[in-house]
Order: sequence, then C-alpha cells, then structure tokens
Amino acid sequence: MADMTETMGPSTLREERSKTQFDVEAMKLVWAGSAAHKKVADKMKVLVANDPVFEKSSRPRLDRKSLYKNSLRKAAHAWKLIQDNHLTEEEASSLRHYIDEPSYNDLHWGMFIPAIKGQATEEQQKKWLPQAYKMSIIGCYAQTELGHGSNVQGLETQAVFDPSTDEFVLNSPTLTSTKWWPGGLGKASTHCVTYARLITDGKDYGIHGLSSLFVSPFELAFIAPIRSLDDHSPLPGITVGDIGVKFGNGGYNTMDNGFLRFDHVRIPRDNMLMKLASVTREGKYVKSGQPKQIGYGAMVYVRTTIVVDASNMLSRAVTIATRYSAVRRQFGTEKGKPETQVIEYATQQSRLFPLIASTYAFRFVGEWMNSLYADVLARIEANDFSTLPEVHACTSGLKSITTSITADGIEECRKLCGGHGYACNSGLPELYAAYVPACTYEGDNTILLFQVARFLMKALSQVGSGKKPTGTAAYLGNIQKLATENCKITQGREWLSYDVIIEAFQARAARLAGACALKLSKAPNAEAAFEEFATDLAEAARAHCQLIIVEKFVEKMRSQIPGRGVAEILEVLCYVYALDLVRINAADFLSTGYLTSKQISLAKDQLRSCFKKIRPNAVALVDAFDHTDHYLSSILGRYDGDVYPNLYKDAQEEPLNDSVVTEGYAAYIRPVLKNQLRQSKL
Ligand SMILES: CCCCCCCCCCCCCCCCCCCCCCC/C=C/C(=O)SCCNC(=O)CCNC(=O)[C@H](O)C(C)(C)COP(=O)(O)OP(=O)(O)OC[C@H]1O[C@@H](n2cnc3c(N)ncnc32)[C@H](O)[C@@H]1OP(=O)(O)O
Ligand SMILES: Cc1cc2nc3c(=O)[nH]c(=O)nc-3n(C[C@H](O)[C@H](O)[C@H](O)COP(=O)(O)OP(=O)(O)OC[C@H]3O[C@@H](n4cnc5c(N)ncnc54)[C@H](O)[C@@H]3O)c2cc1C
Repeated sequence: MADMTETMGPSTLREERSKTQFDVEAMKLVWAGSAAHKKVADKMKVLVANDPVFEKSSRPRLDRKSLYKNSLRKAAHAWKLIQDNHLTEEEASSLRHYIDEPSYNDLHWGMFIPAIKGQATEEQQKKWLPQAYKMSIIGCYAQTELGHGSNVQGLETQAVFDPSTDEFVLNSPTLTSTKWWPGGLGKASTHCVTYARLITDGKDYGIHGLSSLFVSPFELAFIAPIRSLDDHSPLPGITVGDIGVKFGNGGYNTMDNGFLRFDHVRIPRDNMLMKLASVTREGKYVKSGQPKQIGYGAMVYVRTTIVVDASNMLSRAVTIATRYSAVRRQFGTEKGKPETQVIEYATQQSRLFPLIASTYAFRFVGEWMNSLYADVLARIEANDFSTLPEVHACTSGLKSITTSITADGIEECRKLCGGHGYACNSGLPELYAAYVPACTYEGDNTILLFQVARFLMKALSQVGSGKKPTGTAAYLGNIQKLATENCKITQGREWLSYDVIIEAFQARAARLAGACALKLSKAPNAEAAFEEFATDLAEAARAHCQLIIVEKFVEKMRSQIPGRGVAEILEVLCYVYALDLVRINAADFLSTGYLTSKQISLAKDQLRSCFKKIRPNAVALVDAFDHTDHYLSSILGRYDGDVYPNLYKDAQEEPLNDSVVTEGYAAYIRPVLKNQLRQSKL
C-alpha cells in the first residue's frame, strides 16, 4: 500500500495553513470567549481524548443495549472524575461537552434541577436540591405525553388532592396521557418533575382555563418518585420503560427516552412545587402572588443553552467539510499538476462559507444570550419581571432559528463531502442524528416562532398606543421611517457598511411584522386571523430573529477585537452572513419594496468578492474552533488531513470483513449462484 500512504492530504493542509492571513491563536480566544474559558476547555478536551472510557468511534456499530450500557459506564466514570478532581461547575459542564454523548445527566442537571430551582419554595429546595446535587437521586423532566407535546394545556395526567390523607393521587386516565419522550425516564431516573392537571376542592385548575384562574401548566409541577432507591425497580402503581430506537446509528440512542404511567400513585402534598401556587391542608388552591412567569425559568434556561450549543455543533460539521474540501480533488487536471481542490469551486464555496459565517454568528449571539439570561435572573431576584417577555421571545426565536440552520447545515456539510460524507466514519451522519431532534425538543421550531410573532404583534400594538418598544424590538418604534424609506445604495461597495446592512434587516423585519399587524387588525376574530396568517407571521418572526443575529454580530465587530488580522477576517464573515441572508431572502426584500433587483444583484456581487477573501483563510477559520480529533471523530475532518490511508484502514477493521467469506454465504449466496434455491431450506 505504499502509494496510498503517500497521499497529498497532509501536505495540502500544511500549505493551506501557510496561506492564513490572521493570527489563529488570537481567533481561538475570540471563539472561546476568554482566556479563562479556553483554559477550562483545553484541560477538559485533553482529559476526555486521553481516557479510553470515552472512546466513541465504535458507537455507530453498537447495538442499542450495548450503546446504552456503555453510556451508563461513561456517565459513572465522568461522575467519579468530577468528584475525585473536585471539578467546578464550568469544568463539569465542559467535560460533558467533550464526552459528546447524550445521557440522563443532561436532563438531571439541565432540566430537573433548574425546574426545582425555579418552581420549588425555599423549604422544598432545601429538601430536594442537596440530594440532586449529590446524585443520590436521579431526576428527569416529564412534561410531554403520548397525545400532547406542543400544546401543554392539553396535557391529561391528573393530580387529584385527597384531603383525607394529605396526598395527591397521580393518575394517567387515558392512553394518550402516558408520559412519552422524557430523556432519562426510560431506565435511569429515580424521580421526575411531572406536569399534571391539578384537581382539588372539586375543581379542575388546569390546564384548559376551565377555571377562571389562569394557571400556567409550568406551575403544576410535582416531584414523583418512580423507582426504588434500593433496587431501582418501579414503585407500586408505576409503569415505566424506554420508548425504543430513534433515528440514526448512535445519535440520540444513548439516551433512554421513556414512557410512564401512573396508576393512582400517592405522593405527599408537599411534592407539589409550590413557589407559584400551593394547595392548603384543606385543599384550597392559593396563588403565591409571584408572577406566573417565574415558573418558565427552566424552559428559558434550556433554550438559552441550546442557542449557545448550536454554534458548537455547526462548528464541528464545518470543520469536517472545510478540511475535507481542501483535501479532496476532482477534475481540472493540467498535465503534471494535481487535480483541483473541491474547495476552489464557486458552488462549494457558496454552500460552505456562509455556514462558516453562521457558526461565528451563532457564537456571538450565544454569548449575548448568556448575558441576557444572567440579566433577567438578576432582575427577577430584584422582583423586576419587565424583560421576561422579551427574553422569552428571544430564547424561543433564536432556539428555533439556530437549531434549524444548524441541523440543515450539518446535512449540507455531509453533502459537501460527497460519498465519503455518507459513511459513518465521516462523523456527519451521527452528528446529524444526535442534533436534529433539537429542532423539535424544548419546543417545536414552528411553534416557537409563533411566540415571537405574538411578541411582535403586541409590541406593534403598543407602538400604536404611543408606547416605545425597547431592547430587540426597539426598531419597531421607528416603523414609520423603516416602512417608507427604501434602500438608496447604487454601488456594490456600499453594501459593505454595517449601517446599510442593519437598516436593510430592520426595514424587512418591520415591514413584514407591520403587514401582519395590519391584516390582524382588520380581522373580526383575532385568533382565527392568527391562524389564517400563520405563515406570514412565522416569516416575520424569522426576519426579526435574523435581524437580532446580524445586530449582535455587528455589535461584536464594534467591540475591541485583538490579534493580527482577526477583526478584518471577522468583518468579512459578518458581511458573508448578512449578504447571504439577503440572497436567500431576496423575495422578502423585493416584495416589501425595500430593495430593488439591481440592489440584490449588487449584494450577490459583494458576496462573491467576500468569498475570495475567505478562501485562503478557510482552513484556519475552522482550526480556530480548536477541536480535537477525538471530539470530531471524523476521518474526513482529521487535523492532519491524512484521509485516504485512514479510510482504507477503517474499512479493514469493519467487522463484516472479519471473515473473508461472509457468514451466510453457504445458506443464502451459494444456492443463488448454483441455482439451488428450491432444494435449500429457505
Ligand atoms: C455519558 C456522558 C455523561 C456525562 C456526565 C457528566 C455529568 C455532569 C455534567 C453536568 C453538566 C450537564 C449539563 C447539562 C446541559 C443541559 C443541556 C440540556 C439538554 C437539552 C435536552 C432537551 C431535552 C428535551 C426536553 C423537552 O423537550 S421538555 C418539553 C418541552 N416542551 C415544550 O417546549 C412545549 C412547547 N410548548 C410551549 O412552550 C407552550 O405550550 C407555548 C409557549 C408554545 C404555548 O403555551 P400556551 O398555549 O400555554 O400559552 P400562550 O401562548 O397563551 O402563552 C401564555 C403566556 O405565557 C408566555 N410564555 C409562554 N412560555 C413562556 C416562557 N417560556 N417564558 C416566558 N413566558 C412564556 C406567553 O408569551 C404568553 O404571555 P402573554 O400572556 O403575556 O402573551
Ligand atoms: C429527542 C427528544 C427528546 C425529548 N425530551 C423530552 C423531555 O426530556 N421531556 C419532555 O417532557 N419532552 C421531551 N420531548 C418531547 C418534545 O418536547 C416534544 O416532542 C416537542 O415539544 C414537540 O411536541 P409534539 O411532539 O407534540 O409535536 P406536535 O405539536 O405534535 O407537532 C407535529 C407538527 O404539528 C405542527 N403543529 C402543532 N401545533 C401547531 C399549531 N398550533 N400551528 C401550526 N403547526 C402546528 C408542528 O409544527 C409539527 O410540524 C423530547 C422529544 C424528542 C424528539
């Protein structure tokens, strides 16, 4: 095989790196957010990569049981490392990130604990949190049912208060009320935070607004023990298990998404999380006086983490696709010269470079989301709930946009890698399978856009009554001007201005939202009209979210960015991000009348010239994500570019090749070849 080991991959990537026009080490710091974050990430990625327990390349070949058991082993080992090394919260979270395997821990730490923090009284927190932090109980978040997910008001599980014993009786009255999907529920959890309709004092207080009180479903949370702490068997009245294999090899199959039925299961009254509302010993329902929005904390928190995570997942895919596009060569042979690298092709660049730009854009909007979340928490502590609707709209909308683009982007990267992208050893099929449910969980992406649309319609109606919108909706206060003054640029170069870009995105978003508001205002029935114009409303919401991402990228650019050439190349990426959105959404910009077709054509010209500036820096831009080969788990994305020998080697290790003549030959191939089917035992 001597000729195969002498491939050009390594020398090609060395040459690519030599062309870089910016300081990659400085860019690594921008990507990490700070030197301190980088230090933590560096420590954890090496720890994981060097620990054989965290091996993951075999995942696509494992059957479900082995996959799951292996995942339990990793989780136990990770927990031991966390304790033995006294890891901080940031380190533990970074460790989980680099282990790169969905497990019950995600729900225990990511939803069970935040739900208790958000919805339990101080007394209740004192009871449950220490056990949860020690992991002497394992919890999950059981909201969705077989019959309802998006429509949480349609949930059917019942919690009926029995004053004679001071207990709630949890019951699953119908098949469709079976809890379905909660991660960690299937096999690992001992407890869950479960959502149920509260029935007390002869009244059903949830969830359809049958009572005059508005009771948010998030308020009606109960802690339900489901498995014995002695032998892990289901407790009396509990039927629980795993819902089965999910999409893709590996993927999300390391997670035990579960089902759960309650058959008149009794829990103490105090297991209702009572920060927002309580039930007295006599069975009276009492609101605490705290705003209902406090109960939304867990959702807002998780949607924030999902936005932050989107850039990580997309960064993996674009690293693989970029390195491989540099290594891969097709066509264009000049005698004596190598073939053309596929990254040189205009179409490859126009599909790949905007995804690199999106990765950076999502990083910066994620950074901002973290600060927005910290801000809203501090305000809530001080009893200021004024920004919560905006934070809810931002987390919902940005979760929707970033996960949709990331999932589609991973799939696009797979296609950018041609046939080899389809093999599991490219890392891309498993990445897609593990990531794509993010478009559904924590709120279906379309449903979440409607939350943004409602927020925009409310903001516009307030503008009508003289109130100034603030924060991300502030531009709507300027709607008169934005809706009437069109873009004035006549030269392509004028597109390379942050003010021009922002005004274009503001005008488009304001015009789309304004048009929806007008239609709704003319309709006799607002709710029916919301449904009739739902597609337009979703478009307006999407435009608003894209505006936020563009604005946050520009804000980043207007801050101090150190390092040779770093700000310059980020500026190019910022324009690529925005101008590619202009290209994709040309119909919006044209139909709202803000841009002419000539101006769109100028934008496309600028985009092409930006690609030329990205080209020599492409490999370095993905190197700056600083992913280890272990984390990427991709032969195509190897740092050294040594693709072909390793593809060949991997095929040799395929278990099907363990025997030269395949098992099944005698029974199923030979009879076909020898035309002996009728005599065989088929
Ligand atoms: C092997 C490895 C081992 C490693 C080991 C390492 C160990 C340790 C490591 C530790 C680190 C761990 C790190 C953890 C990381 C965490 C990662 C998390 C992972 C994520 C996994 C996700 C799993 C999935 C979970 C789920 O899916 S849970 C279920 C989610 N369900 C939904 O989202 C349902 C969607 N539907 C809705 O949200 C609502 O129904 C609706 C909002 C769409 C509509 O609701 P409704 O109809 O009731 O209401 P209205 O539209 O009328 O609105 C009422 C008013 O309320 C406001 N509102 C609504 N929602 C919110 C909100 N969230 N916040 C604020 N306000 C809200 C509306 O705006 C309305 O307001 P108004 O009345 O003023 O208009
Ligand atoms: C991998 C994974 C992990 C999960 N983990 C958990 C967990 O830990 N805990 C938990 O409680 N749940 C969990 N879920 C459930 C998840 O939260 C729900 O699946 C999600 O909220 C979507 O709800 P649904 O399944 O009811 O979708 P549906 O609402 O049935 O959606 C089906 C389709 O209908 C559309 N649709 C629905 N309503 C409307 C409308 N009003 N207008 C227009 N279109 C509409 C949707 O856009 C979608 O296209 C998980 C799901 C997955 C896939």
